[in-house]
Amino acid sequence: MTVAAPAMAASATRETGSGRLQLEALTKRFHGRTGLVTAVDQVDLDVQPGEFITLLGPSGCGKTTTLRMVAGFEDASGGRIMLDGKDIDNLPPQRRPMAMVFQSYALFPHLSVAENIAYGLKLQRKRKDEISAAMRMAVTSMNLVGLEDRSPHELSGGQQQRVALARALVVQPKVLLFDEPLSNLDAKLRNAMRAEIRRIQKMFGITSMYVTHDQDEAMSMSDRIVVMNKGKVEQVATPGEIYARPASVFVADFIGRANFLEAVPERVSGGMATVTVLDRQITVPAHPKVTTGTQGALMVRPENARLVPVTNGGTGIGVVLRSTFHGPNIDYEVETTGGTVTVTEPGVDPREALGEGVNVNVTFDPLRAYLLTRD
Ligand SMILES: Nc1ncnc2c1ncn2[C@@H]1O[C@H](COP(=O)(O)OP(=O)(O)OP(=O)(O)O)[C@@H](O)[C@H]1O
Repeated sequence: MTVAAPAMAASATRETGSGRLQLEALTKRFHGRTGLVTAVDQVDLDVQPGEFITLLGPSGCGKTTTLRMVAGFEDASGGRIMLDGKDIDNLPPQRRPMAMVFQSYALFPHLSVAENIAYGLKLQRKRKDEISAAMRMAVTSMNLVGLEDRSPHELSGGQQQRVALARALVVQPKVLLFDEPLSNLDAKLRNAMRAEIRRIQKMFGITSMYVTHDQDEAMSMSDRIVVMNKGKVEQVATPGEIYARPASVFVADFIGRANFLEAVPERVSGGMATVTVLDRQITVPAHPKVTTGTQGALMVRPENARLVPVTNGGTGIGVVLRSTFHGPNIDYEVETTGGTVTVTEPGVDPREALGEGVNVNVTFDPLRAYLLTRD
């Protein structure tokens, strides 16, 4: 990093602790062809200053509409949006201390890189020397030195997105909003940009709300993830918590891969439940909603399960249906008494993979499984 960038960072974060964004019962209804559609349904959220929060969920779950209401591009049908304790619902987008980075970059094609970056400051009628100093800092911190006079069409997709980010940062917003900013980039560049966005966001300490449908992106970038489904929040938690302790079968299924084994808890106590699955009685961590005798779904991540071949003509609880080689690991599909189970084994030489029809037992550490109620 250059000497210039920290100076900008310091001024951007001079109001220490500012940038708390709160949504209260935020709701949006659209008049669709088939009647009223509730796109966002009573969403509550408390984003802390400097936090990086990601809205994640399947297409149509209401992520973009939520972000657009925060930005002011869309009026809410109900609820409140507060920044540092003050209602901002009635402020037009340009009066909200926020900046948005779009998937399409949204750069002005007829302006140079430098002019694009300085645009927001000109609108704010800043002094020329101030504009030029802030622009230089943004150019340096986003590694755009030497590209200032180019037109957007003379830049790569990654460079265009860095200009868009510099343009957002230069106005020193309290909140940065990202609408699927990396979807147009190839996989390698996307990875590099994830790290870059996170580095810049942390350096400037700006509260950030990021929309994506890419779970890997959400897991690798976020302090917390908001999983949405049909306009509602299903869970708000850290990536690790969401993965290991999902709040519902929907979340478990949406984030990563999961087996769900039918399980009826025989005893529930102190957050643990005793169940019989795959012919074995085990005690597993359980979601608070789980109660004795109700239908449950035991989540077992494929990478937490192992196969043990049955020798000496025994039968075991399953039979290998097929194996798929993925380089670092092999996926086995196993037909068991409890349905088809996927098991991921790392570092297996494909020549030594278990073949179709091999009798196996499936084992897993009960403490890495999680019992959920059937949705
Ligand atoms: N202007 C609009 N008029 C009518 N319905 C809309 C409008 N904008 C969004 N919707 C509907 O609201 C719901 C949520 O849309 P939204 O774009 O917020 O979802 P999303 O989670 O961002 O999905 P995607 O990942 O596909 O962009 C969808 O059912 C969508 O069809």
